[in-house]
Amino acid sequence: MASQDFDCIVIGSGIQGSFTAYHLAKKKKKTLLLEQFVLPHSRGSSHGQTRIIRKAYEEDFYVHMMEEAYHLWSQLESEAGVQFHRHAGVLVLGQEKGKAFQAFKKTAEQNHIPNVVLGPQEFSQQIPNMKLASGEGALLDTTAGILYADRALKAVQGVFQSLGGEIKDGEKVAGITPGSVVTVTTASGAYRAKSLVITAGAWANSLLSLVGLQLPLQVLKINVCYWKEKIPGTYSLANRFPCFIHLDSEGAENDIYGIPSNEYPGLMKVCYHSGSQTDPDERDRQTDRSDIAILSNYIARHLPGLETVPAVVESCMYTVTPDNNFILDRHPDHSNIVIGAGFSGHGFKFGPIVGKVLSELSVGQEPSYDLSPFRMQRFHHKSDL
Ligand SMILES: Cc1cc2nc3c(=O)[nH]c(=O)nc-3n(C[C@H](O)[C@H](O)[C@H](O)COP(=O)(O)OP(=O)(O)OC[C@H]3O[C@@H](n4cnc5c(N)ncnc54)[C@H](O)[C@@H]3O)c2cc1C
Ligand SMILES: O=C(O)[C@@H]1CCCC=N1
Repeated sequence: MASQDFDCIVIGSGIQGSFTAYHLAKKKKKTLLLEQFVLPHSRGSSHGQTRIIRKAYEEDFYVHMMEEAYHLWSQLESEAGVQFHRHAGVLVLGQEKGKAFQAFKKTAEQNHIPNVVLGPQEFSQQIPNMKLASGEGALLDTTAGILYADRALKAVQGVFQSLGGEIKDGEKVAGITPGSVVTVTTASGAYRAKSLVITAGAWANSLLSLVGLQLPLQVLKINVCYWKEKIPGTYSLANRFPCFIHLDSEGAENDIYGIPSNEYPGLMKVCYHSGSQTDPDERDRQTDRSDIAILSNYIARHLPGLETVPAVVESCMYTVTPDNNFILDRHPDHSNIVIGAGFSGHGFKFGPIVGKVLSELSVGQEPSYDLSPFRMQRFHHKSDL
């Protein structure tokens, strides 16, 4: 077996690992990005047509990260010479007096996020094909839009390679030996590096078991549903229909979100922000479709211009932490092993920032953001770990 030396090895070429590798290559570090599947693939969490990008969040720390994320996404578009970002706006909908809606509104105001609050009358005038329930309000984050996920992932990997980075796909990592030089083994070889970043998505705990760590992560299969417009164009991006996130008063896991029809003409993406537990290697054995019944019901009440049976159902996975915040940290016993995990169904938009801070941790630089919300230590107090 050949043994090859790198400054850094990144395991997992989803959006987080690919952006980490990109930032490391920008720091002139000799970087290897390892991926178990042949690229491109649709077995993880970063594939598919679209993701929402937005500044509207309940927490200030995410808003601060998104300020820079927009610049870095646009920089990548220039570097790759590819457009993968479209402006659309996102409507945050929910019980006007509810905790979650109020938190979004307060954070938007405090952080001067360009937004418009729509009362019931304004809403029905401006968004005629969507119905709100009584007592519900709407906040339009006018900064928001759509990222074309597959295109964006290909772009960041391409720029990484053009900076001298190496991708080895179809190589599943089977062994990790920690130390001042870390050795990573696959069926094809052994690779050595001064530092290691693990960004393995739904497989995080399988990889972490190789270095004596387990995190409180739940892997969920998500049914990605597209619904046919009764009159083509009613909910289209071309007709300026925005994205939406409909907050549920019971908690974020019951939220429903939508993306205007665009990538598949005449079909609008409307999904449930949760799913059923799965083993990532057995994803397609998970056949629970109870979320689709909830979505059909939702569509009948709120989006009357859509048919109530999905036209297309694709699959994806969330890897969820108990508080829905990410894990961005070092291994407690091996400071040259860095972990990015638990992106909880909302991590794509943060890819450029996650990659930036993981690359900083892996080269021993002070991270650009306060990482206290993302430390794994937070779970010790709640004896979740
Ligand atoms: C349906 C859906 C909708 C979403 N919508 C949004 C949205 O609108 N906005 C948003 O910001 N986010 C959204 N997200 C979340 C976002 O897509 C994820 O947070 C993000 O893609 C996670 O990226 P990742 O790199 O952590 O994981 P992944 O993309 O899964 O990458 C991990 C990689 O590691 C590889 N790997 C694992 N084990 C090994 C091994 N042993 N050896 C080598 N390689 C290995 C895997 O094959 C995989 O390629 C959505 C997610 C889903 C599923
Ligand atoms: O992260 C996002 O913006 C989307 C929308 C809400 C549910 C999950 N992802």
